[in-house]
Amino acid sequence: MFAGSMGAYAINQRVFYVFSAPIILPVLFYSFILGGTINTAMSLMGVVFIMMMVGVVRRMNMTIIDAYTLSIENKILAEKTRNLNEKLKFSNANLKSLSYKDTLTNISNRRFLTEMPTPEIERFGYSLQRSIGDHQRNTNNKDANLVYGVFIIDIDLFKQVNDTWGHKCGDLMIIQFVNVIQSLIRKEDVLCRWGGEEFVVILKRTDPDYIHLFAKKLMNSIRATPFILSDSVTINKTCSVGYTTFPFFDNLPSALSLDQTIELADQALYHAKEHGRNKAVSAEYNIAQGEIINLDDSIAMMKDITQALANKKILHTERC
Ligand SMILES: Nc1nc2c(ncn2[C@@H]2O[C@H](COP(=O)(O)OP(=O)(O)OP(=O)(O)O)[C@@H](O)[C@H]2O)c(=O)[nH]1
Repeated sequence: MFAGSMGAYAINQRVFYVFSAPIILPVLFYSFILGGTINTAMSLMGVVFIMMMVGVVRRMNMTIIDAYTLSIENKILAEKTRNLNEKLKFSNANLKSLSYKDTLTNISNRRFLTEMPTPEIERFGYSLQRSIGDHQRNTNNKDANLVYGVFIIDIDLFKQVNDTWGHKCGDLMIIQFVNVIQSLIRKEDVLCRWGGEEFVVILKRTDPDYIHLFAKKLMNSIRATPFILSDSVTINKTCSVGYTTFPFFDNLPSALSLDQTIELADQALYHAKEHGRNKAVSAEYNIAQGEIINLDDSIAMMKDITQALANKKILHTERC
């Protein structure tokens, strides 16, 4: 019984003593009172036995408490590690989103555009490609008649703003310029700062006719906006725009990447700048050439856009 209570109550020494003492001590005491050599020896051995058991119970108690404390500490540590991991994940996500932001305008930066939307655009191109393969274009696929509008917009003669009114005024102009563009696009569209005073807009899943209308709206809005640089300085500015569509080839939706279509829009922008600025110029595939483009041709063509332009495979058309 003594041994049983020792095992069962080692976890709590006081309970062990309360259970064991009222039974063991009277027996030893009674045996001692009875007298005689054997009884006295048994009583003394009982006392020694009790002392040994107390020592063992103490040790067991300490071991149990140590193990218990350790398991609690482990649980706390695991909880802390979990919390830290959550915080780390959150900070990493924050850091990542910051690395995709332009600090002056708070819109996305070039890095965002080159890294983020590609899978989405590729899915779109693939979906169109499949619908062509399935002969479903214009029928079942809801994307079939839509395109992505790809625009590069550059403020005309922006250097003059900096040179005349200072860099801070230039910054203010850039912020207001971004606000104008932002007021013309939807939430799901992409606006990113491509370079100093150059911006890229991607209009997602848009009617092809709207692309030209958007270029017009954009040009007119910029022309009509008074840019407030200080209490005493308000200026008007124009911009130049180069744009095209993704997919570029109607019959080969995934032939060109987003980067390649941006490159085409950039060529159109260059054309606009070269021909007097304050223009929106589109880069379009020259259907009049009438040739069916195969994938190899289009890749070769994109390797040398200048050549493609010279061969009149790509047309630059001034729209507004
Ligand atoms: N204030 C300000 N200026 C910037 C920033 N980034 C670039 N710039 C300036 O923008 C100017 C761009 O000048 P250019 O590339 O010569 O172009 P531009 O004067 O706009 O002339 P065009 O593009 O040919 O019409 C440079 O002077 C840059 O220093 C910026 O964040 N803030």
